[in-house]
Amino acid sequence: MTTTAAPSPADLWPAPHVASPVDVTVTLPGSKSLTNRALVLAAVATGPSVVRRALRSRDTLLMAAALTSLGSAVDTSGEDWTVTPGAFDRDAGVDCGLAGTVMRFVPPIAGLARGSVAFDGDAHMRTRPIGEVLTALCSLGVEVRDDGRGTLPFTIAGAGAVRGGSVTIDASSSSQFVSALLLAGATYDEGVEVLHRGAPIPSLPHVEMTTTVLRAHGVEVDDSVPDRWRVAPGPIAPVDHLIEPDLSNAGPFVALAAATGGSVTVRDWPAVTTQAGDALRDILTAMGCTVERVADGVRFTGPERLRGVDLDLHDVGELTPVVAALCALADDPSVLRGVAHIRHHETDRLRALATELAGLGADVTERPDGLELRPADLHGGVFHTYADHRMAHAAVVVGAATTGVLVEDVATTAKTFPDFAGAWTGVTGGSAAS
Ligand SMILES: O=C(O)C1=C[C@@H](OP(=O)(O)O)[C@@H](O)[C@H](O)C1
Ligand SMILES: C=C(OP(=O)(O)O)C(=O)O
Repeated sequence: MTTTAAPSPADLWPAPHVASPVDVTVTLPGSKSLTNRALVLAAVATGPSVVRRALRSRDTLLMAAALTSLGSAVDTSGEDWTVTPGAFDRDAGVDCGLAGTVMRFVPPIAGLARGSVAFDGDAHMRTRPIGEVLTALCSLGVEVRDDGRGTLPFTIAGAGAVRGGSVTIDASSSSQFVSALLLAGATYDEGVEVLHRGAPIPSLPHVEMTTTVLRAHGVEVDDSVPDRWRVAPGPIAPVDHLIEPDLSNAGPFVALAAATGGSVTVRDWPAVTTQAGDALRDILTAMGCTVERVADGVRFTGPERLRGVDLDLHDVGELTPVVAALCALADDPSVLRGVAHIRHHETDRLRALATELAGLGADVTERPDGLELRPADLHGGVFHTYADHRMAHAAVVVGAATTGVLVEDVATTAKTFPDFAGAWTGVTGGSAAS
């Protein structure tokens, strides 16, 4: 986690305080995770693909730029993006920003390039782990030039083809290590077999998302044995993708219903999905909300009394910031566990949440793998976001229930949500904190 210099007043956004229950319907932008998987596979497919309702945000534009730099043509001018595969026949540079999906998913396909592909990113990105993927790529026949620390910057010296084969990795710090190798696997001469050895893999729904998107492209995947995946070599068919709304980014909106005792309907919530955010239906139900499918989506209605919860969020760690914010508002104690890995996300989220929620008066204890929260009277103050979009989401949820919350650098939400502050002002009725 980077230290916090005093933010300038211009960087402090007054989170709207919501005095009465909301009753709104929201349309959310597309899923980051689905958009970036669709883009990667489209770039190595046998013909042009369309990614409809693609998310236009920092992470997805960085992915589009990375694939363009390798040699594909990605047209991001409209709501529906088209990807035309091209020869990866040049040297390239990839800016990963703070996008885990770019830093982990692009190197395995960069091995196919006839040229050197240099990777770097934001200052904090140089601390997020990638070593397991780089070591795996070496053993699959890819030349990697790095300083051995297992972080950015590094260079993939592509040889035009990758042998592939079987590799054992420890993916206990990020599911993206597995997804990265599987996404590229069909393009390798021998395909790929990935075995995981180590503590349980977090965020497993995201690996299921990867296998689902691969199968949609006609790729043969064997995931019949836990902790072992096989991707057969073969052509990747072009696909016309329709991207689902981002259900993890539904978090702050459905939390608004819980925090105000109001109703929020999320339009087009898919009936079947691999998105981790789908777990919000169960989590908010456990906190006392009523969650029901309605004609245009799923409606969340907040309770009179918000219940505390004891939850293992190992599979859905990215929901922790918003859930922690709600727990800080709940009427009983809560324990959130199983999420040590989110210390490797956009910031050390457990440290950051404990620090910033405590700064607003929350009674919170940081545990090695989670947080404990007990009821307390919250008050206003500055909530630092550490360049983490989901810290800003936590901040606005507390700010809806508490006057005077100032969100530092709310623009950091652009990582996965265009104009989040505008959307939040819209659903909260636009009353600024006093
Ligand atoms: O593959 C993906 O799209 C993601 C996987 C998860 O990463 P971790 O396994 O590192 O938690 C998740 O938290 C992240 O937001 C997106
Ligand atoms: C962990 C996250 O992102 P990334 O894809 O950068 O890992 C996230 O969005 O919560």
